Amino acid sequence: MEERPTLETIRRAPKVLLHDHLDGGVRPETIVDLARDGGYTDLPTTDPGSLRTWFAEASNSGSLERYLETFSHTVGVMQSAESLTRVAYECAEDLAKDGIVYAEVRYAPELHTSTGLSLEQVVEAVLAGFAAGGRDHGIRVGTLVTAMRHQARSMEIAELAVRYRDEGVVGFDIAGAEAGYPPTRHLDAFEYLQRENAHFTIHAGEGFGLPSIWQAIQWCGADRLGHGVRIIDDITVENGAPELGRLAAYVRDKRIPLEMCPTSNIQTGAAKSIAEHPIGLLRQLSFRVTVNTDNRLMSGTTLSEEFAKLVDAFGYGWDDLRWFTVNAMKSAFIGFDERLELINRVIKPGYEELKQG
Ligand SMILES: O=c1[nH]cnc2c1ncn2[C@H]1C[C@H](O)[C@@H](CO)O1
Ligand SMILES: [Zn+2]
Repeated sequence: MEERPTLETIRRAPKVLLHDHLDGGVRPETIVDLARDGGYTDLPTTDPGSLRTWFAEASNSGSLERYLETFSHTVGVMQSAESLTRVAYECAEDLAKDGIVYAEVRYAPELHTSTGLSLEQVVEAVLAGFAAGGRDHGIRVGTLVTAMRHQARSMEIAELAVRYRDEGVVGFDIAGAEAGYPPTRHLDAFEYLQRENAHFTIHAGEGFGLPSIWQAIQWCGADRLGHGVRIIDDITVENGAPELGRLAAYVRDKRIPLEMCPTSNIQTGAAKSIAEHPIGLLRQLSFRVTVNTDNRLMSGTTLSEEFAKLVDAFGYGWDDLRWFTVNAMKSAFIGFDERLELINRVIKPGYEELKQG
């Protein structure tokens, strides 16, 4: 009889992470160090343990807008090339230690220029950290450059994504408060990326509902959806029989990947609890669901912990965890050959071994 996955065995499973923010996963010890070195004096506490607790508690507001306020402290200490390289290096190390074999980590270059770095310097500093961290710790990390949806710099950021596409930037994203900032505000950037054959995902269906998902896909041409949880609003279940509306059916038929982040969704109010998270139904209906962390610091989590919570809530076994992982690898923004190689050479044998016990 197959053993139920535990946190300890899940940590050993080869995993793939598509939705993780660089400024949402900084080690508290590093924040304290960088604040001291860079003269940042606004931290709520300089004790790393208390700071960890502070982030998790301050992020539990039930509102995306308030959740996002805590980022001022991580972004505040990531304003030099050295700090960006260090944070990226440590991110690669932390993800590798959690058993992640491939990750796409995103951040908004425009938030890291307040002491004079150019957008290019920001990108290069982050790429240097991931290159070194990836080499030292045996993980492949691609980056996504994010534009803030309430700002007007998406075209510049999209151009960065194209300019650095052969250096490790694998795609583009927009993030920030969703209500009031529809994806079509940035249509020119998305159209440019499509003409350049570049990849992008859009945070949609988290702080706002179906219109945001619809625009992201049908107007902007998103390859993936960041969260996309509210696609559930287009699914009705009557007498146990689920019925998909046209948008939900399109998302499923087209195999559009959903980058789901269970703990983060509870903190921002996009889902009530893990047990009631739409991921359960979406998995049953075979949407292309992937499991992600969003912000490891704010959510006090790791990818292994997200999986372990789902195992507890939905009784998932190794085949389910492998399915989520293969979905994520198939949906990554790197080339088909590389994805296939990781699936066949690393992921499938890794889960087979764990299944045997
Ligand atoms: O879950 C999120 N939704 C929308 N925006 C987010 C989320 N997590 C982080 N962000 C924002 C805050 C960060 O400063 C920015 C770039 O990583 O992206
Ligand atoms: Zn996010």
